[in-house]
Amino acid sequence: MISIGLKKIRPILQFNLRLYQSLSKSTLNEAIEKLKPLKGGHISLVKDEASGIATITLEHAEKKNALSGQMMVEFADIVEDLKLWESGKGLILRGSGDTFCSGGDLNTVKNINNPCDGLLMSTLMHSTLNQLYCLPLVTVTLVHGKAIGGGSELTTATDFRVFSNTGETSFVQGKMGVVTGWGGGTRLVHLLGPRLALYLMTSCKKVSSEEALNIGLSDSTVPVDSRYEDTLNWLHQLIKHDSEVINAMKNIVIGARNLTLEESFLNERTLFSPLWGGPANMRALKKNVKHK
Ligand SMILES: CC[C@@H](C(=O)O)C(=O)SCCNC(=O)CCNC(=O)[C@H](O)C(C)(C)COP(=O)(O)OP(=O)(O)OC[C@H]1O[C@@H](n2cnc3c(N)ncnc32)[C@H](O)[C@@H]1OP(=O)(O)O
Repeated sequence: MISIGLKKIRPILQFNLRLYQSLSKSTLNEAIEKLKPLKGGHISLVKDEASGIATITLEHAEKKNALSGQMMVEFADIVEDLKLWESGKGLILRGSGDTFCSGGDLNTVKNINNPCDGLLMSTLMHSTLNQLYCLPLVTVTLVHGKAIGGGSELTTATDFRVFSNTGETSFVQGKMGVVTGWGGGTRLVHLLGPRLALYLMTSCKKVSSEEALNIGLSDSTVPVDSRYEDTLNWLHQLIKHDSEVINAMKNIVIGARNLTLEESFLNERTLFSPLWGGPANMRALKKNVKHK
């Protein structure tokens, strides 16, 4: 039953809980202990309060933004931070230098190269990227240069992808004798359908910015030189509404992705109700907006 304090209701938590019930806190802590000492690079988060847009930047350019163990732990902390950002509307995920991300740092990989440690790393990255996937923000990856292996998986954890004209993605896991370890296979199927997802995983094909646009993997192509500004402008078009409205829209999408039909409709009603007669709604009614 829906209770009175509708603004307080966070329907998302209900299914987040179900989604992560298998990821026990102790397993995540064990993964963090294992991965934290595996140093190299870092990940930065900048939150622009004025626009409501946050930017996550992978900062390991000398290793083509390969994700070290330490960076995986930082990523988890950053997503926790963003979950609490009440005035946030949008997020850009990008890499520094000339590559988006060359996947797992092979130096880290060498240190955890057994099935048990692989499961720990995979559990932490699944948790982080699934929570990123479920943030109530409009999220976009800027794919500039190559996205390889785990890097290609990262690109599937946002709602949209903008490629620079030199952007390229390839699911090379097969060539490495593994499969997607960061949940990217499942998200790719949701994104492109089973046939195309299987084709990209088995062929390990390099997908250029042009091909990515053609197959619906990319939402826009931007010139290299103005890639960040153009991605910001692209995102700005989608986040003109109040943060409450944006967050509710995204939560409807997340609900429809994860819940049964009935649960999703309940989620949608619950999100709608506090907005009806709310500040943004009253402002719009006062303005007598015409949708010409
Ligand atoms: C667990 C996740 C798992 C998955 O799910 O698949 C993975 O992601 S496994 C990792 C898969 N990635 C790779 O195997 C990348 C291998 N590297 C390359 O193919 C190339 O380096 C490149 C990324 C195409 C870049 O080529 P290029 O532009 O010619 O630069 P260099 O080769 O000279 O690279 C510069 C520098 O960076 C180091 N590097 C690149 N990628 C990684 C990486 N993933 N881990 C660690 N280090 C990486 C490379 O070795 C060079 O180092 P130095 O020789 O010390 O300069």
